[in-house]
Amino acid sequence: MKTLIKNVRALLPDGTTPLTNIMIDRDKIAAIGEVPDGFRAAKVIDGTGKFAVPGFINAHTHASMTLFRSYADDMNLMDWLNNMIWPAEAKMQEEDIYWGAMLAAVEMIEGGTTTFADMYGPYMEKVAKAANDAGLRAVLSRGIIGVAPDGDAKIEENVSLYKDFNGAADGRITVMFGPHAPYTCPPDFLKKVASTAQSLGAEIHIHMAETKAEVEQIVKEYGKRPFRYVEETGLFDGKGTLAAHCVHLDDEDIAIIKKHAIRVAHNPGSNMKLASGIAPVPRLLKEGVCVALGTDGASSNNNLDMLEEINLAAMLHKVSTLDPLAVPARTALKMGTEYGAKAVGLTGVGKLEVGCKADITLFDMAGAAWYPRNDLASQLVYSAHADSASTVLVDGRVLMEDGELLTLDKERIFYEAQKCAERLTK
Ligand SMILES: N[C@@H](CCSC[C@H]1O[C@@H](n2cnc3c(=O)[nH]cnc32)[C@H](O)[C@@H]1O)C(=O)O
Ligand SMILES: [Zn+2]
Repeated sequence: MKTLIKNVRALLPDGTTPLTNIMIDRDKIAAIGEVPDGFRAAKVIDGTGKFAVPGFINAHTHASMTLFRSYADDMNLMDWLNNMIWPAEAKMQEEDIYWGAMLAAVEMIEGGTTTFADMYGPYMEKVAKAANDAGLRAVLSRGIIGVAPDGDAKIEENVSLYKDFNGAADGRITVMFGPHAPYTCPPDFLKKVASTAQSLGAEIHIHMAETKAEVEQIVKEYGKRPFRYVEETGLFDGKGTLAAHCVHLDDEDIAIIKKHAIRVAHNPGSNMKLASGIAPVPRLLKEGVCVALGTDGASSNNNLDMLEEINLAAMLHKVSTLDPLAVPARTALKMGTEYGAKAVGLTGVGKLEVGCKADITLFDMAGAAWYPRNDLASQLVYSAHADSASTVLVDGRVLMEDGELLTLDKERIFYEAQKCAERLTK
């Protein structure tokens, strides 16, 4: 099917925002510019007054944790995990994982997100079902707590997830392996995850160097910092690694990140809310590291609003370095789109460019925040909000048009998610 988005301002990879037309053929962007004579669109979207950007890519989340939104706020990470979250998660059934992920899908599409990288479990097949039902693109991993008694079984769950879902939903779903973190995965366990993932050619999604306490615990236990500890298990020797957080880094850690071309998912909202710290993003970008953006779970943010995360990335590093030129608007947008695609292991995604997937978000420029029309990329980052998102396409399919969700029954999802949350958190 051919779709034409006509007369739209579009954020192109070179940072320009011309008034143009976007021609879509099935799942890909076929042309940008003048409408070719022979192009007959089955669907025409009027882009007048709209700003088209690549769909946002949430490079690190735990989608079904929407059920725990504001269930446990204002706590430190280990207290939060040990005393509130893990006990509640232990009760989760298939319907919880599914409806939590569906609630995440509503929030992500309404905020202009088209891809999410998820680390969770059990029942990751239900997150795959939710992504498929919603029409989203998803990079899934089974979060594996190695110190738990059933750690080996969770590796097998990740193997099944990979074999059953890598490439599923017309290629919209891919699968990584998700060893949770250095402090929950002992050396031999990480070696087992490494060899299993490498035998399948699968990539890794792991929390790394999130808090000072983590670094201190690993140094105390193994006599080395988290990145060196994990490197020595061989986990970084496979196809590639997506490392979430990377807050507390020294020069040696950054050298390891560069040596293994590890991609970083920066979660400013979560890092601020859990008081984890401020990742050295300007330094990492300067050193050529791929730095993307993630919301983390909706229980440590507490929303899945990628435009907010892009704004936080652009603001936090200016004040933390006292440099008003740190992480400019267009860089923050690339972190939430183009760099996000690379971070989660996807090619041909994350840019408004011919041949790329037609994963596109249109922002409605009707509100005051969009006037006067000055620099639209800057206005998106520094003044607009997610509720300006009006139309979202993934793989060329319209998932939301003029604010109306076309693949999801919002009211049913709210009802079911509320029911699940009440049972889990009573
Ligand atoms: N509890 C389940 C799922 C583990 S996967 C991912 C885990 O990461 C946890 N998590 C969420 N956000 C963070 C974070 O910022 N740092 C560390 N862990 C987190 C989340 O609560 C979940 O327990 C099981 O054991 O099978
Ligand atoms: Zn996380």
